Amino acid sequence: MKPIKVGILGLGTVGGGTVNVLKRNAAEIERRIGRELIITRASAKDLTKSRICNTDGIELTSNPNDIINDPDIDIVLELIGGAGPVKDMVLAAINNGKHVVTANKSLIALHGNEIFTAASAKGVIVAFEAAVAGGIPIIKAIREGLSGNRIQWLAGIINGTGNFILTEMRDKGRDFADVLAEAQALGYAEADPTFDVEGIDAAHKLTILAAIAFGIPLQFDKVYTEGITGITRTDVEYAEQLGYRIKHLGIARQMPNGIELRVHPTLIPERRLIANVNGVMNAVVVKGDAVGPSLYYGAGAGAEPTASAVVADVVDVARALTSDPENRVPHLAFQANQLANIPVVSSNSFRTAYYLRLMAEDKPGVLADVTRILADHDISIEAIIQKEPSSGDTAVPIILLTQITLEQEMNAAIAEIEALTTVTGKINRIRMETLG
Ligand SMILES: NC(=O)C1=CN([C@@H]2O[C@H](COP(=O)(O)OP(=O)(O)OC[C@H]3O[C@@H](n4cnc5c(N)ncnc54)[C@H](O)[C@@H]3O)[C@@H](O)[C@H]2O)C=CC1
Ligand SMILES: N[C@@H](CC=O)C(=O)O
Ligand code: NA
Repeated sequence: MKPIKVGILGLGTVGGGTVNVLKRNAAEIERRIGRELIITRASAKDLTKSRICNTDGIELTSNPNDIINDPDIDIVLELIGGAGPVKDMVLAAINNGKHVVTANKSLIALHGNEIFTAASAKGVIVAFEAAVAGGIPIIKAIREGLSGNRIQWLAGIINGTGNFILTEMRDKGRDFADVLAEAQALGYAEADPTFDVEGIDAAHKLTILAAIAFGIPLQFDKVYTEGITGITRTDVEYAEQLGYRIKHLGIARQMPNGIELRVHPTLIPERRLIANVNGVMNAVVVKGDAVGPSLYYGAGAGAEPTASAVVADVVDVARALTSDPENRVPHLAFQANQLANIPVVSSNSFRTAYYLRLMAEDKPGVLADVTRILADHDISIEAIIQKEPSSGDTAVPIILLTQITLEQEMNAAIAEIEALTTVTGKINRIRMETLG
């Protein structure tokens, strides 16, 4: 049988890692597929750059069209990134009848509905396992392994860079900027690292997870998104003293009035497994009605862990090359004509417990004002801690943990508390989840 021919667009961290894994494990992969699989061509922006992979035997080009239009190539790997020019490259490859494997979550989250429609019309596969939680086979787990369930909710640490930053801040007291620079050097961060630290990358991934979990279209613009830039070492320490860890989570949950899609820092009880997922590791908890909670853990970023997912997709596509397109696993887990128009609820109707940290004058009556405002909004307090003032400071930090409350009420209460003349600055508010 003729070998399967692969062309790669982009030879950076993931592209380089993929070349290394495909070459190193070529014999094992052939045993799995039943045919030889070779990388014939790869395109790179700068052909002179030094790389993490050996490109011997691969024809290099700086023009992606040389790959997209090569009639001999069966599978195109899009490992450039971004949702700009690559969208046209992917659509052109599909139009030329090529199967596509991509690690690009922004492309799938923003343009996946259009890309999958085009792919189905052409009878080709677009595979994207590497786009969510790096090396963890979470797409396959939800789409195939849990297909007997109604998924109730999922929650995950789905950005490796952010988790690396929070872990290093907690464990070593390191500065945010310093750890981010290291994450960039290690190849974990996005080309624009604000995508990592502002939660955009996690929102892209949550968009994809929610679509395959609930059978809804991809709708990135509906995700409530907060990053980790507002988290201070003080919050990390106070959370720790109270028995919690701060993790940046993506949460998708079926509620009676619709689906919640939210990405934000979260206090999680330290006894939960997911609270102990550190560094670049990711983890996703998926709660199905039949299976109950299940946990998926592994490296969320980095050259070879991500390549592991890219290569698994290549193997899947290679095995399906001769299959009937009508009977393949649907791109978004549910048949394309069965996607449901379930509303995504507004953040005002989220219901969570809260950690609040505020700075208030150290005099009688201040705490009473704060607790009265909370009570006026039906917010019950679980715990209050008043810290010692730093030397020379007239304001003291007050930490409050609340019971589960409606976000709309919390927003109103925070605005009233911040307006008190005895309270200085902004309240730092972090949502809490038990994930039980
Ligand atoms: N780095 C990681 O750990 C992970 C990355 N991803 C995704 O994988 C994709 C690639 O990311 P990285 O490898 O980290 O980025 P990278 O920046 O290391 O690699 C991208 C490469 O594409 C090249 N490139 C840019 N325009 C090109 C063009 N027109 N033709 C050919 N090559 C071009 C760049 O020069 C660069 O070498 C992105 O979508 C990213 O979100 C997904 C999971 C993990
Ligand atoms: N920048 C991303 C890379 C993997 O998706 C991350 O840090 O998780
Ligand atoms: Na994955």
